[in-house]
Amino acid sequence: MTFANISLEHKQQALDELRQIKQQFAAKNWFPGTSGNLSVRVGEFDPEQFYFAITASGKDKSVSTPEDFLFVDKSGRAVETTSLKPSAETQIHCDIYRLTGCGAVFHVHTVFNNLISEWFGDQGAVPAQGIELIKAFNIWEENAAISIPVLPNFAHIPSIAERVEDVLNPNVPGILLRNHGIYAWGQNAFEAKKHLEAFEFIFEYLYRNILLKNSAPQVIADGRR
Ligand SMILES: CSC[C@@H](O)[C@@H](O)C(=O)COP(=O)(O)O
Ligand SMILES: [Zn+2]
Repeated sequence: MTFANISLEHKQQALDELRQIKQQFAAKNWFPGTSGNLSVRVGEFDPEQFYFAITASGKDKSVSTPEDFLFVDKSGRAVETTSLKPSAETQIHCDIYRLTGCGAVFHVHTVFNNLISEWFGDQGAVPAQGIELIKAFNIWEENAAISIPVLPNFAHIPSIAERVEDVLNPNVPGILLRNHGIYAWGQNAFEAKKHLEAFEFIFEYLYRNILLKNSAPQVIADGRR
């Protein structure tokens, strides 16, 4: 399969999905300071060759312009003539597609994902158990426990990308970068969005739970319950 073999309709559909999801995430303030990047694969997955549309680097992702996305190949190289630069973190998208065969990869920086990645960073993973939203990862057992990997945040992106394979958990479609943000993925844009929203719910839950547990004895001791 070459890029030219993929139908224009299919390519347009990927761009429409990315545009819509970008607007929805921007409304949640999930792209502060131009952070974050999104991609959706086009055409069949073949580990030897695949293509995806990705956000251009450094753009204000809260606005919509005709120059927000470009198509790249499995190595992250633009496949059409363009002045746009793919996301600085394209290599991480490439490796997640290559290793999982997924259909969409979304990356956002939020205060909750940053704080939780830092809190559990030394452990190398965030433990979560018994939270209903774990079912969004297609894990249905009662009181299920999951472990969300945390990678160190190197300035050199290839150093992050090369570690993805080591920490990838086949049951958990996400990886945190410490004090940076999260990568979440799914079979398609709908599923990647569902997974990302579930991760963010879990991070906020854990953050508030840690605060609650740490403040409760003090409140009780003060007799102000
Ligand atoms: C401006 S802070 C965020 C960036 O350093 C980076 O982490 C990020 O998520 C966005 O980079 P981009 O190249 O626009 O895709
Ligand atoms: Zn980032």
